[in-house]
Amino acid sequence: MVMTVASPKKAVSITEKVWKTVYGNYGTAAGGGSSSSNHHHNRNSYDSEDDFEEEDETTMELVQIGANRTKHVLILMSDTGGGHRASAEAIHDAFKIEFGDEYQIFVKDVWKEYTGWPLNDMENQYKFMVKHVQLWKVAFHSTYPRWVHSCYLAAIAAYYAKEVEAGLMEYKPDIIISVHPLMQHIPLWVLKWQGLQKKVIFATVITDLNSCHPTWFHPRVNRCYCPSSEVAKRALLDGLEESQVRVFGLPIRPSFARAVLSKDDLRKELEMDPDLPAVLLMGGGEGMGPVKKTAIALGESLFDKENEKPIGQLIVICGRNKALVSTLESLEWKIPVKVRGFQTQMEKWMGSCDCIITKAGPGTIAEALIRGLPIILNDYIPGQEKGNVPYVVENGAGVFTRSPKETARLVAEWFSTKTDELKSMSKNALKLAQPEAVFNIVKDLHELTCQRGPLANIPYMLSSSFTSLI
Ligand SMILES: CCCCC/C=C\C/C=C\CCCCCCCC(=O)OC[C@H](CO[C@@H]1O[C@H](CO)[C@H](O)[C@H](O)[C@H]1O)OC(=O)CCCCCCC/C=C\C/C=C\CCCCC
Ligand SMILES: O=c1ccn([C@@H]2O[C@H](COP(=O)(O)OP(=O)(O)O)[C@@H](O)[C@H]2O)c(=O)[nH]1
Repeated sequence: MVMTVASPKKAVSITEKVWKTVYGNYGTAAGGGSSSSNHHHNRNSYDSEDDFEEEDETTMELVQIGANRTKHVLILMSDTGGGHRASAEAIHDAFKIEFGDEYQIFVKDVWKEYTGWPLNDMENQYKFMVKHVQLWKVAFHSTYPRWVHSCYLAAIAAYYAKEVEAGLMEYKPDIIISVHPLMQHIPLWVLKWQGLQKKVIFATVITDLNSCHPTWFHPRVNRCYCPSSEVAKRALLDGLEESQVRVFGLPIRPSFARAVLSKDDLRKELEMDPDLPAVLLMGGGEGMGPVKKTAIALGESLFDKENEKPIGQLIVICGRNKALVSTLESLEWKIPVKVRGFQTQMEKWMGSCDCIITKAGPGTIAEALIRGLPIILNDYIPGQEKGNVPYVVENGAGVFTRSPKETARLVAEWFSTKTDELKSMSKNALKLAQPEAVFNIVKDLHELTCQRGPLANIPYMLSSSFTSLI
C-alpha cells in the first residue's frame, strides 16, 4: 500500500495538535525536553554511528506507508568495561552485512549524552567501584531485589525522564536494543509514556554468560537474547515468558566469525616471531587484573635458562590502561614481548596466539573460544563475572588461578611438555564457540520487524501520537 500524506501546512498543524496531546507544551519531537537541545551537538561523537540525516519537518514529503523505508535501530550501551561496546559494534556490523541499507544503526550512550551527574559519568564511577571490590560487591548484591533496583531507577527516571526521552526520540527508532544491564527500565517507561510500545520493538541482548544481575530481565521486552542456557533459566525464573527468550550466544564482532585468518600471515603482519608459541595477556577494555605481575612472571618462565633461549613469546594488550603500557615498556625482557594499548583488531592478535590469559570478561572469553584459544582466567569482577569461571573451567576450555607464578608455570608447560593438554583445551574451546550468534540475533529481529503490523510503517511523528490515543 502506498499512501501520500497531506500538504505541508496541514500536516504540520495536525501533527502539532496531536503532539500537544502527547507532550503538552514543553517541546516538539525534534526539540524534545527542555535541556535536550543542549545535547544535540554531541550526537555525532560516536565512531560507530552512521551518518545522521536530519528530516526536514517543514518540506512536503511523500511518505510511503508499507513501502521498504529504511528502519532505524538504536543500540543503547555504556563504556562500563569494554564488552558492551564490543557487542554493540557486533550487532551494528551484522545488521550491515545481512541487510545493507535496510537498516540505519545508531550506537548511543544515552546516559552520557543526555543526562547529567551522576549518570553521565558511569564509566568512572564503575571503575572506582570495581577497584574497591568490596564496594562493588555490596552495590551489586544489595540491588538484586527487584524493588530495590526499581526504586533507584524510578528515582533516576523522575529526575532525567525528559532528557532520556528526547535522547531516544531523536533517532526515531523502529528497534531499540539494549546491551547494558541498566538500560531496560527507563527506555521502556519512555516508550510507554509515548504510547510507542506497539510500534517500537525493544530487545535486550545480555552480555553476561552466567551470573548476571536481574536488571537485565524486564518483563515488557519483545525479546531477551541470552548468551547461554544458564542465563535463559534465570530469565524464565525472573518472570519472562518462553516466547520472549532466545538463546543464540553472546554477540561477537563478525570480523571474528567471518574472517579467514592464517596464523603465519598474521604473525608477519604483526611483526611477531614466526616460530615461537605465543601467549596473549590482557585484562578487558580497561587492562584490569594482575597483568603486570603476570607479565613479569612469564618473562622468567618462558626463558630456558639452560639453553639461554626463549621457549615462547608474549603479547600484552593493556586496553585503555596507559599507565600499564608505560610501566611494561620500561622493563627489560629476555623473551620477545610486545606491549600495546587499546587495539581495534583483537581478532588478529587472538588469531596469532596459542593461548590467552585474561580476567573473566565475557566478551574476551567468547572471542577466545571462537579462535580456539585455551584460557587462563586470572581474575574476575565479583557478581556478574563470577559465573564465567565455571563456564570456562567446567567445559574444559581453560583453568582458573589468581597466582601469576602458577599462571606462568602453566603456560611454560603448555609450550614445552604439555602440548597435548593445550591441544585438547583448544578443541573444547571451539566446541563452546558460537560465532553465528550475532547473525542469528539480527535475523530474528528482522523477522520480528517484518511480523509487525502496519503500525510499524506509519511515520514516526504520527504513530506515537496515534498509538497513545488508542
Ligand atoms: C545499601 C547499599 C546500597 C549500595 C548501592 C548504592 C548505590 C547504587 C550504586 C550503584 C548501583 C550499582 C548497580 C548494580 C547493578 C549493576 C548491574 C550490572 O551487572 O552491572 C554491570 C555493569 C558493568 O558491565 C559489566 O562490565 C563487566 C566488565 O567490567 C563485564 O563486561 C560484564 O559483562 C558487564 O555486564 O555495571 C554498570 O554498568 C554499573 C554502573 C554503576 C555505576 C554507578 C553509577 C552511580 C550512579 C547512580 C546511582 C544510582 C542508581 C544506579 C542504578 C542502580 C540500579 C540497580
Ligand atoms: O585493546 C583492547 C582491549 C579489549 N578489547 C575488547 O574489549 C572487550 C572486553 O570485554 P570483556 O567483556 O572481556 O571485559 P570488560 O572490558 O567489559 O571488562 C572485548 O571484546 C575485547 O576484545 C578491544 O577491542 N581492544
